[in-house]
Parts: sequence; structure tokens; C-alpha cells
Amino acid sequence: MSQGKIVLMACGSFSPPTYMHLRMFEIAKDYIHSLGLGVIVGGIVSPVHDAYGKKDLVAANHRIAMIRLALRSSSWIKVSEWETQQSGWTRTRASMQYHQNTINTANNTDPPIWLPDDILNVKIEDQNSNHINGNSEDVTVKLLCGADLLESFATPGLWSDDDLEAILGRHGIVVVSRAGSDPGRFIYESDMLYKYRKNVILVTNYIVNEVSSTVLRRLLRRNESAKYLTDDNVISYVRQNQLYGSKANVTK
Ligand SMILES: Nc1ncnc2c1ncn2[C@@H]1O[C@H](COP(=O)(O)OP(=O)(O)OP(=O)(O)O)[C@@H](O)[C@H]1O
Ligand SMILES: NC(=O)c1ccc[n+]([C@@H]2O[C@H](COP(=O)(O)O)[C@@H](O)[C@H]2O)c1
Repeated sequence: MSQGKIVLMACGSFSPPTYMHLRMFEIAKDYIHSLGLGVIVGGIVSPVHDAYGKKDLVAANHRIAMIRLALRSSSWIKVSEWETQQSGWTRTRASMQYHQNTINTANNTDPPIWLPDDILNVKIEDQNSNHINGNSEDVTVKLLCGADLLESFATPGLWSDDDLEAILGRHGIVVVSRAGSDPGRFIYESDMLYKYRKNVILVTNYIVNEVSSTVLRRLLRRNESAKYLTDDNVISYVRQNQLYGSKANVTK
């Protein structure tokens, strides 16, 4: 069953970005194409606003610069600065709607499509909010996430039921497995996820890789080597700017 044109959107801190943050786009794209579940026409990395306030969240300008460095070799994944430019934290549902509306308003041409970066910088008030599911040629923005983010749906008070209904019902999500997670069981045990299970694409990552931003930050602040866990340019950027307690003169 084809679901038409899809843009994958990953939200998170990306503080700093790791290879796995980008690898999950490739794994998801291959899976969706191999099963004919849709046509991936783009990928968006949407870093969270500074006001999200998570521990070790460095300023958005640094996180965006690092994501750009890590994405230099990608032809289809782009960073969106939009969330970071709002006056505060934006709920994921609103961000997905904004990006979907923007893409569909600006771009109803044949794939491969992509938008110039400046289109992603428009304010939400400028958007036509009635665009969702209006045209069969429209792009659907789906949330791309690891199984831990899916499991956060059950954290009391973190996600509203309305938002989950919209994300699952109108957009859909693509979940990449992580070590120790059982997303299939998690979906079965959640009434909300079970109701919308046909809009949840579960992707098994057989090449398990548990690199995380936490692991990278630990290595960097201890001035140990973080090489081959993220792009060399990201590591250099971290050291040059002495982020996460790292030192500028370390070369490994
Ligand atoms: N190793 C991984 N495998 C699958 N998904 C991952 C992996 N690392 C991160 N992700 C996913 O990337 C997205 C962004 O995550 P986030 O920025 O919180 O990264 P993180 O590395 O888990 O961060 P931190 O260690 O700071 O909590 C989330 O959907 C998360 O599930
Ligand atoms: N209600 C919501 O929309 C909601 C709740 C919690 C986290 N999130 C998003 O999930 C991501 C979580 O990132 P971390 O895993 O780095 O904390 C962020 O992009 C954040 O905005 C959204």
C-alpha cells in the first residue's frame, strides 16, 4: 500500500549530532522504498529550541552549525532552523504541521523536490493551515524517531492526547529500533498507538549502533577520542568552541 510522497522529519536536541541521527534516515528510506510504502522526497532535521532546557543543550547556533557540517555529504537531508527561531519551545505536532504546510504550499511539483533553506524560515502565521491532506500529490511529513522517543509517548504529561492523535492520525511515524527496546510490544500495550498502528512504520536496525549524544559528550569532556562516532568536522567544531567541557588543543 503506497502512502505517496513522504518527507521524514527527526526532532530532538542533536547536542551534538551523531552518525546515528543521520543513519536512521538512510535505514528508514531503504525500508520504506523496499516495501513500496511511499516515496521519500526529503528529510528534515529539526533541532529543538534552546528553551527546551534539556541538560547539556548547547545554543541552537552551535547545534545548527554542527548538523550542517554532518550533513555536508547528504543530498536529501536538510536542517530546519524554524523551531529554534520561534519565541519558545514548539510542540512537535505544530512543527510537523508547519513543515508540511510550507512544503505543500511552496512545492507541488514532481519529485525529487526540495525547498531552498530560506523557505523553511517563514513564520507560522504566514502559512495556509488548511493544506493538510488536501491534495493527493501533497507531501506527508512523518515523524522519524528512535524507539526511545516512541516510548516517551507514555510519560505522563509529556505529550497531549490531541497532539498524539494528530501526529499518529494525520502524519504517521517511522520508528527505528534501539537496543533493549520492543516497539512492537509497546504499540500493542498502548490503546492510542494500537488504534493508529497502520500509520506506524517499524524499522528494525539490524546494524545495531548505540552511539548517542550522551556518549559523545562524555568522551569530549574527558578529552578522549570521539573519532568515527560522528563527523570529524563536528568533533573539530566542538573542540574549537570548547563545547561540552572539551579543550581546544586536543587533536584526537
Ligand atoms: N542510536 C540510536 N538509534 C536509534 N535512534 C536514535 C539513536 N540515537 C538517537 N536516536 C534518535 O534520534 C532522535 C534525536 O535524539 P536526541 O537528540 O535526543 O539524541 P540522543 O543521542 O538520544 O540524545 P541524548 O543522549 O542527549 O539523550 C530521537 O528520535 C532518538 O530516538
Ligand atoms: N508534546 C510534545 O510535542 C513533545 C514532548 C516531549 C518532547 N518533544 C520533542 O521530542 C524531542 C525530544 O528530544 P530529546 O530526546 O533530545 O529530549 C524534542 O524535539 C522535543 O521537542 C515533543
